[in-house]
Amino acid sequence: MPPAPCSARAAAARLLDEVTGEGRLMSEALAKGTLDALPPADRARAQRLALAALRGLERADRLIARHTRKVPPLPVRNVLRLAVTELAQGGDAHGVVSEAVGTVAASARHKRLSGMVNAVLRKLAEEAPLVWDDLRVPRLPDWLRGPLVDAWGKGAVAAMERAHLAGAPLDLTVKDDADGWAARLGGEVLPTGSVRLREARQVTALPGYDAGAWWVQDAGAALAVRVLAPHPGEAVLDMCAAPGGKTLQLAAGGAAVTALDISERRMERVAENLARTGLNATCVVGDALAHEGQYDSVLLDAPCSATGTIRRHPDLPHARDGAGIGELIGVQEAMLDHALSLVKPGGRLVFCTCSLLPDEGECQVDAALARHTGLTVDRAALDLPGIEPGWITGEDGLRLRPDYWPERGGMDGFYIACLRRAP
Ligand SMILES: C[S@@+](CC[C@H](N)C(=O)[O-])C[C@H]1O[C@@H](n2cnc3c(N)ncnc32)[C@H](O)[C@@H]1O
Repeated sequence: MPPAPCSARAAAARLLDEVTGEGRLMSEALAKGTLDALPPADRARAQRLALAALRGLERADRLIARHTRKVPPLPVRNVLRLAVTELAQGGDAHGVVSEAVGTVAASARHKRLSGMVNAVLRKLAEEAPLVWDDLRVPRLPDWLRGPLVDAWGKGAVAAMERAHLAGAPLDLTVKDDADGWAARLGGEVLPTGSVRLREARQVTALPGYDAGAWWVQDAGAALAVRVLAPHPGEAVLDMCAAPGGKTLQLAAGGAAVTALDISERRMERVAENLARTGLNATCVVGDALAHEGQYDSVLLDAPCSATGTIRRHPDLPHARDGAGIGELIGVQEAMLDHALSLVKPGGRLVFCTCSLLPDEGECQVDAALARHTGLTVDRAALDLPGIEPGWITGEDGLRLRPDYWPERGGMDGFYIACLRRAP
């Protein structure tokens, strides 16, 4: 598609092209400047439209296939996918259809298909809102569905797919007074202590944001630091720290935190978050594998497939194909071994990943226990409010999944284990 006209809808189509055609995550497309020409409100709308289309992609494709003889070229298909999703979700039919037709007509390469787009969308303007909710819940692509079915079974994966379609509420970690902030913000306190807001809100406009009273952090992600349970004054290394949600929790718990990350750009976010919340940490840009020192405890939130975050990042299954996960598993193993060398005797290492794949969680801990004599898993670290017995795994780690807490709005998929070095 050509760059003009640069409306939110045309920009959303470009985002979809990058995700589905070029294998780029939405965060990567945004960092590259795909939406930079738009005013902030249109930028936010383009992202909302693209995320909704990615969540329901399989449904949109089913409806489009009912009215087309051949699969349209990807840029045209993406315009159709966005338009069908909007129509299904109550968008103004005239505006949606005419802008989709205009976007295709403006493309020298595809303008001959604008009549087809018009005809298809006119039919779907009536049909899509009536049938959308009855269409099958979109399935994960095979590269991810296969391993997840092997690990958790078909029923659990279907429940995860329902959670992915539903999206995620907004979870906050508060410095203190969770009940007070939940009441002020119209949210609820979850059994694990996070504050959950069910309705989507503009985060920066909420009370307490400017004062740094809380930060956005999924309830599942917030459990890693609760498991580490830092003591005031204890020296903690946050080994892969950016953008810093867990650094803030550690600092708020009174730990003397060293926040380390290899990405200078992402470490700027840690510094901004510390400044907003008035919390302190020593920030270091560097490679975790080359870092030296001795700490009372280390938090290793290792780079991973991020397959636990699909509720919030529905682009991930469409942008990725599973290539690279083997390499990530090797990096996690090397980081885990190096992290152990930075823990004082008797100290603890909390290993976690936002992955649904046991190879990036349970198996890593099993393998570390086999490699390191005297290393144990601290099961007692999981005796925390809100943790359900069924979440605890055979090796005494904590497995969190998006289909848990369905009545509350789910949680990110995560794996967390507290390892203890021999004294
Ligand atoms: C899962 S994210 C961390 C999220 C963070 N702990 C939080 O709660 O906000 C993984 C991080 O690992 C960092 N990373 C990847 N390879 C690294 C390395 N060799 N050394 C240090 N950090 C690395 C990435 O830049 C990324 O910020």
